[in-house]
Amino acid sequence: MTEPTLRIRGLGKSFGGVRALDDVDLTVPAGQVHALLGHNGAGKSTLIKCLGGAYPPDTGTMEIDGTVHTRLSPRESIAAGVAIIFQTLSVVDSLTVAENIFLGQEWTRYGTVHRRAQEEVAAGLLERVAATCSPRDRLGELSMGQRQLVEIAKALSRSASVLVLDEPTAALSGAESDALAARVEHLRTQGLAIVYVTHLLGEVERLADAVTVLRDGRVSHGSTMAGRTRQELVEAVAGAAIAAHGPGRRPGKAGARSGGAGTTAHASDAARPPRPVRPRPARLAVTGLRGPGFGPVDLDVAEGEIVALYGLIGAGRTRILETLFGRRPAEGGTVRVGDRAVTVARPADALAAGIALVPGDRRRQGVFAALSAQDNALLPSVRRLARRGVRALRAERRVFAGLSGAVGLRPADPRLPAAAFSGGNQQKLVLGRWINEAHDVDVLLLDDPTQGVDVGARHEIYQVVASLAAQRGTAVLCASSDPEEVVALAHRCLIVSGGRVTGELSGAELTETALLSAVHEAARPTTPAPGSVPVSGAAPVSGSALASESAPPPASTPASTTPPASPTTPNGVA
Ligand SMILES: Nc1ncnc2c1ncn2[C@@H]1O[C@H](COP(=O)(O)OP(=O)(O)OP(=O)(O)O)[C@@H](O)[C@H]1O
Repeated sequence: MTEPTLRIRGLGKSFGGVRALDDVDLTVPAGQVHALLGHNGAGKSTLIKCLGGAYPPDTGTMEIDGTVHTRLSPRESIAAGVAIIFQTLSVVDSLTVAENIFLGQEWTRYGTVHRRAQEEVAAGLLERVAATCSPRDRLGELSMGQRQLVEIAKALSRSASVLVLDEPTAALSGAESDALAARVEHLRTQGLAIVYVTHLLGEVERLADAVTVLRDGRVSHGSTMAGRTRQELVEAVAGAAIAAHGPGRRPGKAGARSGGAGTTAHASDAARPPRPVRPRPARLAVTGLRGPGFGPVDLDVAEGEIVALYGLIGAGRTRILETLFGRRPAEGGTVRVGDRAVTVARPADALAAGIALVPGDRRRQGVFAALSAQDNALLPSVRRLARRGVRALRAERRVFAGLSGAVGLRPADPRLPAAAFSGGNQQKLVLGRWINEAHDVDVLLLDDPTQGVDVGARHEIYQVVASLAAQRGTAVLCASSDPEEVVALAHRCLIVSGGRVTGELSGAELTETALLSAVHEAARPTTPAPGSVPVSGAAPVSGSALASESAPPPASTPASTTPPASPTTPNGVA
């Protein structure tokens, strides 16, 4: 029998008192796609960082192509044949594709870089990964999917035999995810041993030959994929409690795929919010909202209603949310919260008007690495919780305990600095912070609320959002690129394409299949989406007026200088 390309044995790694990896074994033969799963903080990143030379393991060995290593430097890892494609790509935007591929291993002739030879070889490598870009394109001008393929081409140029992909579809559109899946299948046939880290079980079902699940640093499950059901995978990752009322129970789910983005195991119908009886008064009414690259957009969200904005990456979902929150300038439109017309020129105006946003890029936009988990989560409420100017630590601890339970933070240790949490748990810290704040807001805007979050915690988060809507009447507008999430969470879904709302699905029509065909149809300009109701001609929300052509003040304009908003004047939504 041939030796496996990668054999990890007894790998252990601790950070202070945290046992991130404990006696982990992982074997990947050539030509296998091996999915590495686990809840947030399970140890996946630590494992691949040991393999990539970022961390020295405390115990165990890593055998690559027959050579046994107890630790590796980053250089030794590359030389041994390991290529890791992290979510944050290591390519340089200002360089060309060929320059990126040969960065650090330039071909020289007479002391200068031999560009033409590099470009010729790069062209061959790009063809191998089916990238459509040219060796002379600048990286900064390429889509995320093409940049990722360049990084894989770079790995191939270094004769990698082990390819590690860390949540590779997290920032890709559906079509790009499909293309990547095809590339992974192709690279498998070329004999690479591929470790595929993901939270998306649909991707595992589609691509993986074998699966290893980590739980709290230990291997909890390892097997070939043959005959594995969705239910078994969910149980292995999240535990039987979630799985019992989770994804596998939903009829007709297992085979569903999201245009390549992969389906996520999701909360069940039990987690789905009870439908508010419509009509209810609109908590949020938006008319003619326009901004750079999107609009005009009309939408309304009733009290206690959860409305999803579903579309491919780049469709304009995030721009709409960020404009409503004052992060981006609007070019026109009116916004009403309840019966008030509001003027939003900056986030402080939005918060004052009762609108909060949980941003999508939470790790970059909201984590203070050196502060404790508790300070990170309670940042906006510390003053409110204080008594006579003195921090009420017991009250803070109590609020933190509730909040960390609600988002499934691991470890739920209030004193640990945020930097010591896994990526997904850092996301949960910020999500918890804003959900905690949302008790006081009328309108909650959520941008990709569970991206990077594990199966079990997704379920918890959906329930928290559902109960905010049901119990406090919060109007929730949630951008998502995950059809399972939309079906699990939303009462109603607006399809967003090319910066406009092109359709609407609700009730029995709101299924993953309908969502997928709606976005794909919407991408074709002339054909209406089947099963979706065109809303472009929808009646304007009562009480609001169409925007005038005059532009609002820029985002930096002080609120006092913005024109007063009224139902008949353009709104300074910035
Ligand atoms: N540099 C560090 N210092 C202290 N603790 C750390 C460090 N890196 C990771 N940990 C801890 O090790 C454990 C495993 O984290 P790791 O990042 O490997 O998880 P993960 O499975 O990749 O999670 P995610 O899905 O959220 O990315 C967690 O408890 C984390 O808090």
